[in-house]
Amino acid sequence: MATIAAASKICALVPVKRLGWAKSRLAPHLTTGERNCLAEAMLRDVLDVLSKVPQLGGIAVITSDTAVASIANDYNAVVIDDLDDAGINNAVRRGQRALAAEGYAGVLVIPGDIPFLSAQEIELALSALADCNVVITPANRDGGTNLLGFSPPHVMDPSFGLHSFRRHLAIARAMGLEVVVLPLEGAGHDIDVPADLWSDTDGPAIQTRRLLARLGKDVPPACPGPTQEPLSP
Ligand SMILES: Nc1nc2c(ncn2[C@@H]2O[C@H](COP(=O)(O)OP(=O)(O)OP(=O)(O)O)[C@@H](O)[C@H]2O)c(=O)[nH]1
Ligand SMILES: O=C(O)[C@H](O)COP(=O)(O)O
Repeated sequence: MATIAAASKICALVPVKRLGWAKSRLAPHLTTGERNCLAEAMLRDVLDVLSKVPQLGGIAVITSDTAVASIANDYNAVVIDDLDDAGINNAVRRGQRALAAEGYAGVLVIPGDIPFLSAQEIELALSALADCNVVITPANRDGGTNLLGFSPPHVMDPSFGLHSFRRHLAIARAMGLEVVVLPLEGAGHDIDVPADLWSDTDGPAIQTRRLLARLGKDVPPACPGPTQEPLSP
């Protein structure tokens, strides 16, 4: 891992699995090459936004993919080696430990597949995290978690996976932590299933929009989205 200047600040932590394995749920709709390009475009959009938030103390990408590491370098992000690729929770725990050791006051976990997030939304999440232990931004549509802030960095273990929003909230409350639920339209839009490709959201997502337009996937068809999950547990 490259050296991170110790700072009493919040560091963004972006977990990214190997591009060749990315977005398997889009396999019925996109070729492996298209999924690879989409994962890269989304990651570039996320890192571009993060690099425009001066309040962030740093940006770290945890990955085992050298191509992802090279993209991270384009945005001056530090790369943490994901030694075993054992899933997002394992990667985030490893990142939390590394960033705690660097002296960061907190960590904001940002998946690489939320290209519609905006700098203003990250600023809101950072402000919220200044006054609590855990910030959770639910996914707009599938009950998942799209931003997860921790202060201090290892105050709680991540529990990403099906219906993770309710679970993260329940774990934090059971631990007696101060939690803020922060719904955000752009950051709440991840791209997991084909319907996510066709639903639009305000937010820059410049590389993602360009790629989807090139692939001819940017026209919203009459397609129902995934089942809506209520926000409260
Ligand atoms: N470093 C690291 N990141 C991961 C791992 N698994 C998932 N991620 C990242 O976590 C974020 C959310 O991942 P998922 O939605 O579970 O996976 P995905 O590749 O985006 O999509 P699916 O293959 O369809 O599940 C993405 O940025 C992934 O690249 C892992 O084992 N290691
Ligand atoms: O907990 C979650 O929301 C997922 O495991 C990680 O994000 P996804 O919605 O991109 O799969």
